[in-house]
Amino acid sequence: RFHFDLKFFKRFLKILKLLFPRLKSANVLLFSLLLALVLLEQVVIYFVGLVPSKYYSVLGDKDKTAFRNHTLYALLLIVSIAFIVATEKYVMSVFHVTARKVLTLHLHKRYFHSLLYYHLNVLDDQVDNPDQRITQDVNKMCDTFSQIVAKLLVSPFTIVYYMYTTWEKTGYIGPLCVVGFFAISTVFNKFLMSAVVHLVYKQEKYEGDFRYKHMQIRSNAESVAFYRACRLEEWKTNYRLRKLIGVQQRLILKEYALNFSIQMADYLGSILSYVVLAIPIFSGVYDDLSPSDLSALISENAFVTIYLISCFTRLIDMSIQVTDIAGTAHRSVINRLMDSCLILRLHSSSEDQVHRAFSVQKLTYCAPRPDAAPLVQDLTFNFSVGDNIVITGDSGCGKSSLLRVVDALWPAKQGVVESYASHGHTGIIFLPQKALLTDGSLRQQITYPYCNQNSGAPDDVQIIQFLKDADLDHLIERTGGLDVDVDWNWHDVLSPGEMQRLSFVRLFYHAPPFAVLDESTSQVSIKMEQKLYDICRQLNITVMSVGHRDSLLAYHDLELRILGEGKWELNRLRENS
Ligand SMILES: Nc1ncnc2c1ncn2[C@@H]1O[C@H](COP(=O)(O)OP(=O)(O)OP(=O)(O)O)[C@@H](O)[C@H]1O
Repeated sequence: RFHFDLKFFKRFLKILKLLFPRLKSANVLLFSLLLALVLLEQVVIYFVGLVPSKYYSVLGDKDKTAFRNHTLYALLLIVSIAFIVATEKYVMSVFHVTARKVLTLHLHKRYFHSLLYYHLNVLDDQVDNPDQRITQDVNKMCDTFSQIVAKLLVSPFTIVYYMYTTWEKTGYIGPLCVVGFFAISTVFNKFLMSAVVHLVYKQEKYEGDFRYKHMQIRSNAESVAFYRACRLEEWKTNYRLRKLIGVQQRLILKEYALNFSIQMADYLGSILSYVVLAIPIFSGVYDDLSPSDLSALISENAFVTIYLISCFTRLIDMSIQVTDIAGTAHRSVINRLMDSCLILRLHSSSEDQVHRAFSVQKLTYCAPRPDAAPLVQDLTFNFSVGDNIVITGDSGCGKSSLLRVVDALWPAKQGVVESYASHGHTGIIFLPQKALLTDGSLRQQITYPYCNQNSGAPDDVQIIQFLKDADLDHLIERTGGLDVDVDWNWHDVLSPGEMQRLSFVRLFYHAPPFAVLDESTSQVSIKMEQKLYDICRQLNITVMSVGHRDSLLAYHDLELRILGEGKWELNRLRENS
């Protein structure tokens, strides 16, 4: 549900500005060509519409030569209209694809260049299926836009012209009847349509939920198999399917009534032209015409009136489609992507850049729920070079949440986080709790999240050494080489411990001054854990770790213990290394 408010128009203008950035841009030229084709189509349609009426008169007069000439003329018109419509459709498709590219690239920029993807997917429960909005809705919107906008611009002129022509042939009664008929059928259809529109929206949401459930099974196939949870998963998947089918069935029923009304309007419209012409014929206005001229007039009038009605009907159809576009553009995801100018920004400053990653002062934070109690209150500490910190505490006490707050993924309730280190090899790198692997070659796993090697990055000999240190050199053989683009889902073919070790190889490769490790060694042996932390020290990486194992204390200088109910304590384990 939305309103055509000022904000909507501003947003729509923004979309237009993206699509038509300059007067001489390719899209403006394309659109002008489309407009010209639609205009031409209207002109040719007028002449095509008059072809049957001329046949009535030619055949009525049994005029052979006129018949032959008229047939040639009709063929020429048919070739022209076929050519114009095909070209128009082609230009529309090109415009659709170009518009989709421009808009989606713009949305991607918002989505990926800020932390909006995180917000929309993790924190914002108002937003349903952001992926579907970006991948499908934009496409639908551009498709509709390309199909109707030029026609919509031309339609007022067409309507005025055909109103005038109808008035010429039937007097005021013709246009009046058409407008009256149109008004009644529109009000009636609109009433039936409002229920349909609501259900269409619901159907799309359930469609997305159903697809997401299947995606969940696909991504967690192994875990589901170990649990032998097939029956429950089948039930859950069927539950979503039933919800979707339920809405589809209700939609079909509502569409039944709507279709009945639309068909009635269409067929009534087709006899309306004769009813309208009957009035001047019976009142003797056309008494001086021969029978063949009269049938030609009836045919001509039928075309003009029916076309006028269809112009109105199309206008209504198009206005519904415009509502659709507006609805899509207004949907929370698209709208947030269009409006957002990054809510989160790190406090970065160049001073102290290498010496300190961040400084936390009187920080209070809680989980992002309206009713959530503070996890930690008034926390103050610095993460500086040489001060390796381990964060401990019971499960769910807020350890990972602290990392989210200091990395600005979650807002703080009170206090300040001053961040001095940028993300990357010159600043800080986070190894999240769930090891993240990407698609592509082994090298791409290691250099992630950068595609290109920076100057001074380790060479292949060093990379292989890091892999050996992490007992992962067998991967080179398995993949066929560092650069072989294997078509693997890396999460499915490596063990959790291997994924964690590969994440450390990535960390060694980038060797940033600071690293935050969220339970990054929970799946590897104590011996391997020691080896990995030793290499971090050799590479001068100051770490902040989250973990449950006591063995971790040995590699850190400070322990930040989160005690629950907002309390915490910071203990020095040993003097600064
Ligand atoms: N996206 C979220 N929305 C709302 N609440 C969340 C969200 N993520 C985590 N929480 C809640 O915040 C609290 C702290 O979670 P956090 O992940 O920080 O725990 P943790 O101390 O790291 O636990 P563990 O040792 O089990 O990893 C938990 O109660 C958790 O349920």
